[in-house]
Formats: sequence, C-alpha cells, structure tokens
Amino acid sequence: MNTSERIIVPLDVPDEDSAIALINKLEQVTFFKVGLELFTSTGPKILDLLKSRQKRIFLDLKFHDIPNTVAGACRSATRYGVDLLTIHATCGTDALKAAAEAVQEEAAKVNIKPPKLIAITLLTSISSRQLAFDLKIPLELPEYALAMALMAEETGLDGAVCSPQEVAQLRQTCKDDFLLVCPGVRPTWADKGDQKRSLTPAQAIASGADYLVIGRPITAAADPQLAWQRICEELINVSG
Ligand SMILES: O=c1ccn([C@@H]2O[C@H](COP(=O)(O)O)[C@@H](O)[C@H]2O)c(=O)[nH]1
Repeated sequence: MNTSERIIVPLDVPDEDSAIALINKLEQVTFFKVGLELFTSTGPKILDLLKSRQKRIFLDLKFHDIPNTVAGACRSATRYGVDLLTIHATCGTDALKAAAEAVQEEAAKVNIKPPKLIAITLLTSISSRQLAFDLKIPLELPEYALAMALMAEETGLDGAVCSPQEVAQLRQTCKDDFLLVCPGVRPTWADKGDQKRSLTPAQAIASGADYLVIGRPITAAADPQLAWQRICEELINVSG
C-alpha cells in the first residue's frame, strides 16, 4: 500500500450533492469515510455511489447499544459490503463479541468479505481533563485507551480507532495485524478545531498508525486536492 492510500477522507457533508462535489474534487483519493451526518441524510445509496467509483469505504456509524442490537446493526452494515465499520469499545465485552460474531456470520451467509470491525477507544475530541472530570474515569488517558483497545482485541475485533498520541503504545502492545486507525490528525498548517489529542500525519504514521482519517484540513481547504497532495508529499518525505 502506498502512503497516499493510508489517508481516509471523511465525507462530513449534509447531503448527496455535496458529497459528490467533494468526491469529484478528490479524484485520487481511494478511501472515503461515511459518517453519521451523511449516512443519516442519504442512507445506503451513498455507499453504492462510492462502490460504483471503485472507492474503499469506512462506514463510521459508531454503534453503541446492547449486544442484541449491535449484532443486528452489524449484520445490516455487513450486507453493504463496506471495508471498515465502527463500534464503541464502551459497549462492553458481551456486545463486542456479539458484534464480531455477527459480522463474520453475516458475511459468510451472503458470501462477501467481512468488513474489519474496529472499536473506538476514546473519542479524539476528549482531553485528559474531560476524561477525569466529565466522564469520571479514574485512569490516566493512555492507560484507559490501551485498556479499551485490549478489550477489543480480546473480544475478537480487528482493530481500534485511537488518537495519534496513543498509537505508539497500542502498536507496541497489540498484535501486529491489529488495525490502528487514527483520526485527530493535523498537519502543522491546519487548525485543530475540536480535536484535542492530535499529531501531524508524519508523526502518526511513524508512531504505527495503519490509516489516518483527515477531514477538515483537506475538505475545508480552498483547494482540497492541493491540501491532500501537500499531506501526501509530507508523508513521502518522511517515509522516503
Ligand atoms: O475518535 C474519533 C472517532 C472518529 N472521528 C471522526 O474522524 C473524522 C475527523 O475529522 P476532522 O475534520 O479531521 O477532525 C470525523 O469524521 C470524526 O467523526 C474522530 O474525529 N475521532
């Protein structure tokens, strides 16, 4: 996989027309993320459109519910034939196990490749202070993120979503093939916005991330294609 294929661009836009406009501006991008905003607006037809253009798809619906419900949601999402799918680790072990089994069973039933099911460890918009004072979690943030990732690994998930600040620790501790996907990535020239635990794309890759989710630095740029290219060049300069 070349470095540009490691960048996943989220289509965080309100409707299908805006998504198509963005996809057209980013012809060279191979991997797009469809999240809550766009999927709630368009439903699965946006996934068909991306597939018709041979794009890879990260369906980031961040399931968070009881075991029976997340298993059902995972079965439905599996039938879309997407590449990556998310669930919150805080659903707990029973729900994570049920979700992982549901994905495998449904993919076998309809004879398609299962999506990689990955767990959100701790949203990248949460700071250490918020973890302690808002969520009342009495652990250091890296320790908590690692615990969530290990729970996901032990329950049979394929990987985790983590901030670039924790990815080195997760890379060292988790199995080599445990997929690590990092949002909250910011080039030095971009605004952090609501992201609290960011590093640059080059730092995130050097720390062991498999994929980077980079949205507004690209999608809100005056020229999204140019912004994407600038990030690709920064990554090539680091990885040689
Ligand atoms: O912990 C998480 C999990 C998911 N996201 C998603 O990634 C993108 C980031 O977009 P930016 O514009 O680069 O901030 C967005 O779609 C989030 O829903 C995340 O940021 N953090």
